[in-house]
Amino acid sequence: MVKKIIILTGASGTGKTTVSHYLTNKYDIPAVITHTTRQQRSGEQDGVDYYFETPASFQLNSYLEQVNYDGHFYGSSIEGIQRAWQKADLVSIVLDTKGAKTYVQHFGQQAVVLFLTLTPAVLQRRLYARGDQRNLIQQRLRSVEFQRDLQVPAALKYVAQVLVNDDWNQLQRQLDAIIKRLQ
Ligand SMILES: Nc1ncnc2c1ncn2[C@@H]1O[C@H](COP(=O)(O)OP(=O)(O)OP(=O)(O)O)[C@@H](O)[C@H]1O
Ligand SMILES: Nc1nc2c(ncn2[C@@H]2O[C@H](COP(=O)(O)O)[C@@H](O)[C@H]2O)c(=O)[nH]1
Repeated sequence: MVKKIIILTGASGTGKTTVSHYLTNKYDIPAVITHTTRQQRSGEQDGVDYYFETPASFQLNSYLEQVNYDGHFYGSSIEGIQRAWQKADLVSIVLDTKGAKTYVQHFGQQAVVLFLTLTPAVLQRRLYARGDQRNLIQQRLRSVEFQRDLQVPAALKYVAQVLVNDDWNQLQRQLDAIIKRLQ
């Protein structure tokens, strides 16, 4: 089978990580672990959810792409993708839309882009319910990156499948159909 990578993209809080966990738990689709300098959230584990880095240690890795999102660095390495592809031909990664564009340029047809979206008021409620610090949520909601990622970028318009995550059961059915086509 040709190796493929599912790119889960969209604004913060739209459910990218939730979908990534679902794909791993139900379909054994490994997630590529990326690097970040942001503060660890409660419940997150180093080496599982992210490789948590200091600004100095972040610079020591070599990245396929890296971005600054809401004042913190995030990056994904080729080694990380290769590690996931050693486990399975179909893997997933969670990226902002800037990273998603880079992946489409780099991987072409191997990249399957899923853009997640939902009703804005519900999105805000979910971010607060996730338990992050209120000041950090407010800062994130105001960030240019968050605002940018609410819409599908022009470069991904004809590439990305748009999935609405207002209702988990409905989204799950759509994901199941997508995975059936890919496997
Ligand atoms: N369909 C759903 N119904 C109810 N809650 C949901 C649904 N999908 C996700 N959530 C919840 O919404 C919150 C945000 O989801 P998640 O962390 O997966 O988003 P994300 O896009 O990965 O965010 P970020 O980019 O900030 O990491 C989580 O608390 C998650 O449990
Ligand atoms: N371009 C990249 N984007 C990434 C990477 N790892 C995560 N992300 C995206 O950053 C924001 C913020 O994430 P959060 O965990 O702090 O909420 C979100 O959109 C992620 O999808 C990466 O390596 N490259």
